[in-house]
Amino acid sequence: MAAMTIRLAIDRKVYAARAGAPERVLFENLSLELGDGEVCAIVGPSGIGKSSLLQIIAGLDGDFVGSITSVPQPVGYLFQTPRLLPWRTARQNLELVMFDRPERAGEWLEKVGLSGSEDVYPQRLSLGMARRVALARALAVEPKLLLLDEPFSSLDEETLRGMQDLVATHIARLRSTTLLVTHHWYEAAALAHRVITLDGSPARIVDDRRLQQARAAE
Ligand SMILES: Nc1ncnc2c1ncn2[C@@H]1O[C@H](COP(=O)(O)OP(=O)(O)OP(=O)(O)O)[C@@H](O)[C@H]1O
Repeated sequence: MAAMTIRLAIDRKVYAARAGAPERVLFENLSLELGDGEVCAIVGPSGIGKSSLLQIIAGLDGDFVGSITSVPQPVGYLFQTPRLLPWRTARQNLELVMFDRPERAGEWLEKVGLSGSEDVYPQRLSLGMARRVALARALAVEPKLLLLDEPFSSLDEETLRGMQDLVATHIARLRSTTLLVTHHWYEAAALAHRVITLDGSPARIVDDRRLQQARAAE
């Protein structure tokens, strides 16, 4: 696929009032341009709209006033919660996205340190293990656009470093355009070329800076 810049312009994004929560104007006049292969971290306070922004970019939420150019395919999306299918084992959850090479599902589980747990169902996995299956699923599609929503939470220090290395290697190899939501600057600094900060109500981009040395660029 030819190089693709993603251009997003949100004039207005509103969540309607529901179940006692009042209407919320989430974004107003927010625009973002992401270069092909750019690795961009999104930081900002809890509840500001980081996950919502990923959903809009993924095309899962088209309910806003504004425009977005088509995004590179395939998209790998690691949601904040693992979202594994409970009636499928770890391996079968991966096989679902690897329909043309299901035999590689085991290799992916090995990469995320889960060999031996291939036949385990999600309810028997710890949250950290389930998140690693979900990370493998996002990377295994060889995404051109990779969306990672707090990918390293619920992991111990050593596993976290292993997963960061895996993501960095993968991004460098595939040159995936990547958006990484994180609460930690050290995570942003480890992987991203650029960090944008969301703040305010409605939220806007209050800081947009390029980083000098990102591992993904090595
Ligand atoms: N589908 C929805 N309908 C209505 N309100 C929603 C919906 N999804 C999210 N919100 C609200 O929009 C706001 C932004 O939520 P979002 O999950 O995007 O924030 P976030 O920055 O990712 O938060 P966190 O860092 O805590 O994960 C929150 O106030 C949330 O309650």
